[in-house]
Amino acid sequence: MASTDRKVNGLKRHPSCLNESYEEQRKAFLSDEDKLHLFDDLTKVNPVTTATVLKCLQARYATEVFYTNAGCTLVAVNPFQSIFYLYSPELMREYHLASRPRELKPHIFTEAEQAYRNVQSHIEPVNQSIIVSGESGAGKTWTSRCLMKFYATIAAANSSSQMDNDTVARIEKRVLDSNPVMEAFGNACTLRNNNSSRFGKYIQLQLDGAQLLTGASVQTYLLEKTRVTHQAHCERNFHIFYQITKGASKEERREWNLPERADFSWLPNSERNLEEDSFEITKDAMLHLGIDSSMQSNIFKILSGLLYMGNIQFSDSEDESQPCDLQENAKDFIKTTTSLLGVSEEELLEKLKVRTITAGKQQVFKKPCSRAECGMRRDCVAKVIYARLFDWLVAVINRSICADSSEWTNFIGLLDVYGFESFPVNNLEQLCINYANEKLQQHFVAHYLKAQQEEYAAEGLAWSFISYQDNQCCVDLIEGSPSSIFSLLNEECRLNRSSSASQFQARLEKALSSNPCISRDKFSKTPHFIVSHYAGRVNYHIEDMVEKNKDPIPTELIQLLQDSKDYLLQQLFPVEKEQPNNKTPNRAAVVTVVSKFKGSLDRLMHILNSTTPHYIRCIKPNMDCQAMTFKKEEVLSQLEACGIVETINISAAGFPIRMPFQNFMERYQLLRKPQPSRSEQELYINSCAFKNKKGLGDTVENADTLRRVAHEILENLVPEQSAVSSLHIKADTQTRNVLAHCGKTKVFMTHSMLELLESRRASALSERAFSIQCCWRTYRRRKMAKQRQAASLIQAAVRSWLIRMHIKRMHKAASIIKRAWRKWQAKLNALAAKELDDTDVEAEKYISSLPGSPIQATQTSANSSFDKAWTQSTVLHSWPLGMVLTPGPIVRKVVSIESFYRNLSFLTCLKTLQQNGLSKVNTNWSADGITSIRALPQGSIRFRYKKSPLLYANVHPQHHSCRITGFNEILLEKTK
Ligand SMILES: Nc1ncnc2c1ncn2[C@@H]1O[C@H](COP(=O)(O)OP(=O)(O)OP(=O)(O)O)[C@@H](O)[C@H]1O
Repeated sequence: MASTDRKVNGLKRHPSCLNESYEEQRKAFLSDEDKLHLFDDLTKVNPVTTATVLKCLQARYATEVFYTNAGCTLVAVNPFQSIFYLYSPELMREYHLASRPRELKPHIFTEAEQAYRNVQSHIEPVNQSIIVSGESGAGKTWTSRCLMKFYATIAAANSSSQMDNDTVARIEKRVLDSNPVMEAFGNACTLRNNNSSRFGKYIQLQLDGAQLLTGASVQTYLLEKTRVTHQAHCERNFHIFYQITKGASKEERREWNLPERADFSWLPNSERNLEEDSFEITKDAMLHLGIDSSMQSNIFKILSGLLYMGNIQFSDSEDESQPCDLQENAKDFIKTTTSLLGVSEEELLEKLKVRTITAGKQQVFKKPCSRAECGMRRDCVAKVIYARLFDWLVAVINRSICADSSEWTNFIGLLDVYGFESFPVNNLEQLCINYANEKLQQHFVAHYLKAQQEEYAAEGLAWSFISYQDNQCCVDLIEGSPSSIFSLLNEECRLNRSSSASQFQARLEKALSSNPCISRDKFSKTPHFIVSHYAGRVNYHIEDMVEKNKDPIPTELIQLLQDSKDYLLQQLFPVEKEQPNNKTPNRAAVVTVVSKFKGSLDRLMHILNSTTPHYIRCIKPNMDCQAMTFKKEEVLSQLEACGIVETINISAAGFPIRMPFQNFMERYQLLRKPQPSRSEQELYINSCAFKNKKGLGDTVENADTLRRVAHEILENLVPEQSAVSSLHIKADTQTRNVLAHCGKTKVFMTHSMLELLESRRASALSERAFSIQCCWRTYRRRKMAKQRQAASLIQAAVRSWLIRMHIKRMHKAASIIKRAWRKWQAKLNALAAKELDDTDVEAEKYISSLPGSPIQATQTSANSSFDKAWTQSTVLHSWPLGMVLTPGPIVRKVVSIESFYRNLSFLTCLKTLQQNGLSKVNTNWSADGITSIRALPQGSIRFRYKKSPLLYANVHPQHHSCRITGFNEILLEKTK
């Protein structure tokens, strides 16, 4: 690969750029060693060369600073030691709550927070991807795990209600629990990394409209299933096998037939104890994901069966026409295997040793297999069981953590794929892994380098083009059409012809000779080809490549597993229903390993292309996984492989954020200080209308206005002249301070400018919100005061109306009463008058006949006898109004009001009255006393009561109960 310094040469600069002054600059920069660790963004390094970049990273590593910005990517150097404070929940919250996280120290949390804010701000494309790359052991899995923890922590912090909190905590637990399970089944100890992921994964964290974590989904790529049966020297099988053999309890050992210290040929280096061997953590996590202990037991039983299967060894058959035999000690192993897998012992042996060949529709041949073939068939069974078990686990995890599609709107994807691999012997697996890395590099190049520069040119930016290493040629070599390595491999599988590795090499050379990325070592005798990847040259061995690509699984072996009595195996190998007119499989449609992998990778790239990418480049500082050891050569090769210098150069001068004027105005219009003039406002409105109605309006004029306004907004924000340019931009050091540029149709800006814009927008929005709140409160206060006033008015009106109505009713009632009273009075008067007239004569007679009558007394003038008789037989009742209620003339009873009860000497009174001629008085007398007095009043009468001098004047002579039986009245009216 060309050296990076040469790539810097590739910039379309004058060659004199690399003259003495450049060298002096470099020396001067490097001489100031004390300050090198302060460069937290490599775009500030001057000049940008691999040497200067490397020095900075080394200086920072020495001061325990592991993250450094490199323009649009973040460089993460693996510390190989646990640094708690670097990933503490407090630090996560600090980055989350910071108004401008980019002003904090570079960290993976800055990238995570940026992605989260992008989702919040709905800047297109809203969905985000964080692509973590780097070679094996560089820290990709660790980084992805930390990112997941970060999102889980901030999701918990953001949930407002208790219910939200519980849901988020539940999802968080499950999402985080998916890690130990997937790592136990998909990671293994390799020469480069004790916990190396042997599969690629893309995790989508699903967020709802309020950016709350509602679920997640996992997609996996190309599990290295060959590791189940073949482990390179000093490497190990998947962690789970060691976990069960080391961590099972006595009971479990009995159940799974796993005695302690049992020897398994597929379990090399089991004497090494690793942190990853913790069985309890895996079981706990499985439980949380909904895999109960009986299902777990079922899984581990199958894994134990696979371990025993590895011990089944065959010996050569003496007669080729006869199937080969089992080795003597393998007989017990096959028994245990079949009992653990629930399959028949005879059938398994038969199908491992004898191949079934179907010719045409009817003809079936049986062919005994060689010892090697038997071994391959055994491995094939183990690999297919493990691969299906892994897929089943991923499906269970997804069922447990995935939210319903209606519950989430956006996602943040975390991609953790295996890093670039180059071993002494590389085969199809490495080709696929390196192809995936090429595709990701291509995505990076396309997104940050190629597309950016093309866009700058289209938008009229005076751009000094930077040459970069475009890996399109290598990608074409691997997957291109019509001829590529993959197409030729697939063709071999489709034709199913017997061809040797050398023949395939010849075919490759012939078909792909025009591609500069393929070559071969003329001195090597083993069939191979060398591919010049962006990260370096890799020598691939051709032997077995075609066969691996076919990944043949003999149907009879699948049938055997379908017939298993084991519950889980039945699920992993369901019996497919026969299609009525089932044709023999189309040869052209044979699904090979590479075609399957290419398909899934294409889908992944499609997702990545529709998201906003964020890159984290993990760097491994030394191959021995030692803390605080920085090996320059090893880091240098990684920096070169990921094209860090080009990235820095483009990022330094470039603008990763691009926003059409229209979108820019919609979002940041409110940052404009002077209010737009009417005509401009109209133009803006027109432009909005234009967005909806293409083809209308004067677009050029609109674009000019929008550009002018956008420029004005940006200048208001960053008053320094150099910070915003609407004319030219150069990829040189003088224009480093330019933060934004207005192109023909778009605003180009740096991340820091976007952050500034966003923070100003947030404060402008909060100011406006405050004003709106104030206005609203004033309006509400006024409205309430008015309402209160209106209510009192209404209340007063209603009250006065009610009173008026009441008075009216009272008046009405009073006049009715008055009328009735008068009527009644008149009637009584009439009655009284009539009665008076009728009884006059009769009464007089009667009274005079009464002994002791006053009249008689008057006539006899015997005062003393009168008094006596009167007091004995007469009771007088009187009352102030001068009314005497009496019974009628027939009923002789006196009725009176008690309180006014007085014994009066009525006769005296009456006499007085008569003597004075004041009134005409008629009295009715009875044996009991006066029964009625009839008088025609001729003036006001005043009775004066005096206490009688008589001894018994106050004594009621008779105690008759008073009964009202009728009444008359005396009207005492003043006569004129
Ligand atoms: N930030 C970190 N802090 C402390 N240790 C780390 C950090 N990153 C990585 N490591 C250490 O490095 C080891 C390898 O990291 P990791 O497994 O993440 O590498 P990888 O890039 O995923 O490798 P592979 O591609 O093989 O899966 C980890 O087991 C861990 O011990």
